[in-house]
Amino acid sequence: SHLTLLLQYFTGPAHWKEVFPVANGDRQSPIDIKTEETKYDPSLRPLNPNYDPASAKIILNNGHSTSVEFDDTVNKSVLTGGPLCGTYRLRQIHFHWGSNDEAGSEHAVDGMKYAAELHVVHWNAEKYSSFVEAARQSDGLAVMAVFLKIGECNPQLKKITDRLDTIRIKGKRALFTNFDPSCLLPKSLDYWTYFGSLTVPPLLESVIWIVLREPISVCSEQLAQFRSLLSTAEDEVACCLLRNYRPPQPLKGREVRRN
Ligand SMILES: NS(=O)(=O)c1ccc2oc(NC(=O)c3ccccc3)nc2c1
Ligand SMILES: [Zn+2]
Repeated sequence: SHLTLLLQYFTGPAHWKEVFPVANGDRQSPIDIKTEETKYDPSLRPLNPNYDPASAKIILNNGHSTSVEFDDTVNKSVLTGGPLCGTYRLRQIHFHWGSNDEAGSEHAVDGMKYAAELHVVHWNAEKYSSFVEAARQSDGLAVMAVFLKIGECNPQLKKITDRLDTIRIKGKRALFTNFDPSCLLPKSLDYWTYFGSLTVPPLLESVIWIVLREPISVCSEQLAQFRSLLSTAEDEVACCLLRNYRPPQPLKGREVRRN
């Protein structure tokens, strides 16, 4: 309907500031990482992801991405080390992609965008009692970002892309367990880190970003499966989820450190 199309038009990133003023804040994400300006920090420790495959629960289409949700009621799947103080509990993973293979990642490296980007979302369970509470704190969330580079089809990613036909419509969910997201991480866990925000409304400035420097591979056919997801629900005019990345935001004097 016209209203739906109108709403879809106004839901794009350019209009978010009208509803969420923090969109113009001092620590917004994503950013374009200028590698020459990053600063080596010897105090940064190795990343230590420790995930239990039994924590994986469901795979879902929330209308603006596909996510795998984990049981975050206990410290079964956690991330420690890196720039983090304490234990951050795994909540969900999800992806960002574009309408073609030339763009799709949210972060950029020296102006270059990858075809897609994986986000592994954790919250500070040592200091806060829930994701929602942590999402309002400056050190509440830690999101590990992994770039997806066009190349060989990724057999680990296949576990997810092969299930997308069962959750094509917005709101659909399916059981998805026995999955350890470490299988989607590259060999090297070297990273850049900076203080930023959620890249989707409410754009809360509560994320410690950990961007892995080495990409993993994805093939065009797998990306096409992401694009065939629908951003619309059963009773709406079908609309494909062709792209869901926010463009890079102003750095506003922030430092990007590397290990
Ligand atoms: N692209 S992003 O910055 O990683 C990003 C952006 C927006 C997000 O909203 C949520 N919400 C939950 O997971 C959630 C968990 C529990 C209850 C309600 C929401 N995760 C996000 C990650
Ligand atoms: Zn994301």
